[in-house]
Amino acid sequence: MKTLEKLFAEKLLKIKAIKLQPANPFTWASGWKSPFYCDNRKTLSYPSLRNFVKIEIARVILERFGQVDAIAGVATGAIPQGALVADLLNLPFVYVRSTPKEHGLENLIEGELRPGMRVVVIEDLVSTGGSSLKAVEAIRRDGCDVIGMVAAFTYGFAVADKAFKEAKVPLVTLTNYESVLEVSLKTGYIQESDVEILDEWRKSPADWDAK
Ligand SMILES: O=P(O)(O)OC[C@H]1O[C@H](OP(=O)(O)OP(=O)(O)O)[C@H](O)[C@@H]1O
Ligand SMILES: O=C(O)c1cc(=O)[nH]c(=O)[nH]1
Repeated sequence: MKTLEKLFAEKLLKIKAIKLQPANPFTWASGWKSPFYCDNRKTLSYPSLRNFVKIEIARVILERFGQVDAIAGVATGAIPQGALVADLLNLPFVYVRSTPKEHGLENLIEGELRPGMRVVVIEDLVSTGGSSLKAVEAIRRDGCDVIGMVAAFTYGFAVADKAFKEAKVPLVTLTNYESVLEVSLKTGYIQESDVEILDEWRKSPADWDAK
């Protein structure tokens, strides 16, 4: 039987959510340059895939986190998926902006949390983990207990693993870079020559730039 990681990797490849562009690198939220990009947002445009992601995230939450009082989505990527999951589980939903809104109520967290709530954070993708853990800090500042995070995809970088460990946030993901790479190669989505470039990038992702 296929693992969830491989199955979801296949689905991401099928909708071309994975992009490889070594000659024209992507700039990430962290400022890092990368030949690789995963656009999870595209899953929202495919109802059966959107449903798959929703059900799998909800299943992880039920299996791993016991009592949960609220779901939080990290803006903007995880707002829609987080709201779908919260709806399925019939739980309150909030989302956390990257910076406070500059007008109106100037909120960082939109929606309502009450101190003591046990919150699971939903993220679409983890690279350095910076965006995700900033959201965790904001929720903790509101007096809530962040009991874990579920993300659709992680690169599995050491810097992120360390940051999640230090922040004491258990992270569960539906798939990851290794699985996507393996399935990409097996299905001919990428070639061996691409893997050489990607391996070079993975050695030092914070400093990599197209040669
Ligand atoms: O782990 P990190 O290094 O913080 O990077 C991952 C973050 O980057 C992306 O968000 P982005 O800010 O690009 O935009 P979006 O969510 O608004 O699409 C993604 O959705 C994560 O939140
Ligand atoms: O780090 C990021 O900004 C990032 C990487 C990636 O592959 N996909 C994405 O949406 N954001």
